[in-house]
Amino acid sequence: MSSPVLAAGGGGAACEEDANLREPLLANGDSGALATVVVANAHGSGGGGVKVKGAVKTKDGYWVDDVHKLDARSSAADLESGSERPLLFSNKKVKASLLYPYRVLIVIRLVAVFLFIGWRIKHHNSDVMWFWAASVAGDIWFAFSWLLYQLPKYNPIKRTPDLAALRRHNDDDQPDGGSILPGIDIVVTTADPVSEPVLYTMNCVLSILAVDYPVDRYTCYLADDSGALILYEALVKTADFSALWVPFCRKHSVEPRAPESYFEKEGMIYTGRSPSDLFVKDYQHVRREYEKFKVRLETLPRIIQERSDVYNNCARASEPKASTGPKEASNNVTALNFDRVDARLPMLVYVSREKSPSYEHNKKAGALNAQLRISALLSNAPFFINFDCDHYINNSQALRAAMCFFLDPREGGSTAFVQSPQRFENVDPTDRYGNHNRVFFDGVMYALNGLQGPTYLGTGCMFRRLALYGVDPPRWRPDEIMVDSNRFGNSMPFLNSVLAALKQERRIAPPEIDEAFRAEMTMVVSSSYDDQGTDWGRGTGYIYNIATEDIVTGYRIHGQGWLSMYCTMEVDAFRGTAPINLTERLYQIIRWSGGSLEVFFSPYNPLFSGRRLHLIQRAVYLNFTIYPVTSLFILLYAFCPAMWLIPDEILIQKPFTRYVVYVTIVVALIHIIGALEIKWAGVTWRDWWRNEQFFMTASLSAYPTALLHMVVKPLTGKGIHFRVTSKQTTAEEDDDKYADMYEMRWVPMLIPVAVVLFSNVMAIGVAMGKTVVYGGSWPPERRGHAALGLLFNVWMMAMLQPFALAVMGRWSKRPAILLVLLPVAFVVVMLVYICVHAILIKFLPFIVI
Ligand SMILES: O=c1ccn([C@@H]2O[C@H](COP(=O)(O)OP(=O)(O)O[C@H]3O[C@H](CO)[C@@H](O)[C@H](O)[C@H]3O)[C@@H](O)[C@H]2O)c(=O)[nH]1
Ligand SMILES: [Mn+2]
Repeated sequence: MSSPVLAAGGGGAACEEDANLREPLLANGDSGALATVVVANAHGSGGGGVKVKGAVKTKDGYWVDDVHKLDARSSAADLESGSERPLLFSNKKVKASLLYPYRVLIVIRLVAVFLFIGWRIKHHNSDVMWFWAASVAGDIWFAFSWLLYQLPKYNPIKRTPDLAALRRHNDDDQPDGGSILPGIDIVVTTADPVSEPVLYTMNCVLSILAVDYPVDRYTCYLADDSGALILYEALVKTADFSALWVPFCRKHSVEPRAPESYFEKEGMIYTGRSPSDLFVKDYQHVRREYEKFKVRLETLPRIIQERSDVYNNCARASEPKASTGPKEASNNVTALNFDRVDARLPMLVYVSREKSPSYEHNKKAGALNAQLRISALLSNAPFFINFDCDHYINNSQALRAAMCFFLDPREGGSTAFVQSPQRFENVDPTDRYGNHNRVFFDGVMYALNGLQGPTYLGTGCMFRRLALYGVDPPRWRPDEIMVDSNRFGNSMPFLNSVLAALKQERRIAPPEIDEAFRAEMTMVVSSSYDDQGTDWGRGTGYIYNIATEDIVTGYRIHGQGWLSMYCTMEVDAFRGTAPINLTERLYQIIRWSGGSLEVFFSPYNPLFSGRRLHLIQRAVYLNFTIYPVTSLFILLYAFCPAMWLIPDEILIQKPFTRYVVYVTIVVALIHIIGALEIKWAGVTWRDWWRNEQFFMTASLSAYPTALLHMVVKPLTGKGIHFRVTSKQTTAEEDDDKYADMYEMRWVPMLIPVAVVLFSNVMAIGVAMGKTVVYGGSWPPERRGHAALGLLFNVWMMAMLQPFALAVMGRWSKRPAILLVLLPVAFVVVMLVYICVHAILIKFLPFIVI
């Protein structure tokens, strides 16, 4: 089935915009004129006390302006005189007083690691030589992958869009009062109305419809990969509700513009300028209407079911009487005064593509390529951005922010995509499973920003359409570009649209939709279109057959020499949900790490492809594709504590004390470097620590599983499965918002991590027992070794704390229980050991434990 339908047209009277209504939330701008007024939580009782919050404080303490990054061509004086295109973003680099010590420490650690490995190889002396050899190989691997990880961080860059400048030059300056901002095609992907709740998908759509961007310059597409009637009907209801929601947002400068998140806020955040009592009236009306809208969405499954039943029952009878459900009153828009508000809506399109058993539909990448093609026929905007359905626009200026980078005179023309960080809002306050991933989103991404640019992260990333098509950046672009059907497929209108896109033209009005056009659209969205010997999924569009279509697609684009930019805003541009259930989270990690390995064994291997890739950027991509291998050596070390269960003392490396000193230095340096890194990245110690902990848990579960998948792939021929991350929570029947976090499903990949946890508990108990039984007779040296060994056990336990909590299920609501539970377990094991020992000594003295 494929049925592109225009659900809501961009029409409506163009009201003259009130200048006052055009300045919402300039968090990154310089307007400063708006105070944020928080109307105390009203819940229908009218606005109480009015508090005025001060301006938002920036957290940029460790960053300074980077003057070198400014192009001499466009000095500030030029800009003011208007003789040059304006600069639309500023660059910051890390303060010298932080950056230099950071670099020095990295060099120190590099030296320490070399000395350590040299020392180990020289002293090849161990109780178990194979183990020694394996662990030396492990240390060399750790050193190599650390280098790949650390090297790119020598010069992080932070960029701040200048929204006010963009507005001045693209909206306000125009003689006819219109805007000259380029067009954007926006796509929301969804694949399953059950595991991806319809309400959140519709909130995403609403946040797009209400975004602050000229309505006639963007189009919103819903890519429904499930082909579910419910999503189509929900979208129609959403279009209806948006006629109220969107002008309301514009009138009162409401933020965020996803109603679910907006109404969840404690107070009514109000930044508009009409008197607050008028606002309260409007707010209450819209809130009531939103509640009704939600009820309508909730009853959809039942209504559709009933309607189908009626239809099926009547199908045999002569006249089917399908019900469309109760007739609803519409939003009652007229209840509000939108006199001086722009009430127009952008074009909204529902697309569902044909899937058939005889064609591979290529999951998300296939869905996005289909959207690229159909949007080319309908609107052909030069820019394209996609959202996962569980993400939404949190800052109405977000699209403008991304545009600052594309329209900047310095490197704008060579910029292929602008990625924003992924931020999540359903994560528990302690972020038990490291869902926020701040070390990655803020540490690694700022680092890449100083190189060729951040990687594409799958959602909230705005592309230049041409870069997605596989066209080279202007510097290397030939004069004549081949637009042929071998590459793009057989649709003539589509081929023409590519030529138009090359000239960066945009058709503002959607074309006449007749039968022929409908047939063309049906053809370009179907999966069979890709299959006819075209380049889609390889050199054109999003890449197929790799579970992390995002990383690899970004890789191909960087390899052609394009740049990318990382766009951060004071108020998060976008927000989404993350899996807070450990099993779901680990499945996601399998997909990511398995996808990474797939890239390594594909034509996109960063060692051999991507000819215009910056050298260090190449190191980053190499690291991205091989990091799961590290888990093999971590597994090896993680089973060390089990040695306590053996009667003899086994030393992995002799002299042991010297070895431990070395290990301690090398590990401590990582944390000292981390302490400086979290400062410039602006993340907390907890973020850092959670990241370490989660890496350990994944290294003992998801990463080895992904490796196993890769090993059996040549046999089974199956890649890593794109299993849609379940967003459904059990929270609805439960008062606890984080109920889902306590529901861990036992799956085979959890076996190694469970065994390591269990053997650590046993080992510590046995170690205590041995100390009681033999401790007195041990020479001091051995006692020292024992103490160091125990330290390692304790560290391992600390790393596995989140997993231990997951095992505890609901009991983990009070994590302190672990502090009681564990010592009790140790003592029990110790007592058992002492008893068994005593019994054996008495009756079977030849068995030593
Ligand atoms: O056949 C499919 C499968 C998935 N999707 C969509 O893909 C998106 C991402 O899927 P999800 O299960 O939510 O994956 P996550 O693990 O949350 O996604 C992360 O990882 C993916 C790569 O593995 C990236 O594409 C995502 O952007 C990134 O947020 C969702 O909108 C899905 O509806 C489709 O459209 N068609
Ligand atoms: Mn997701």
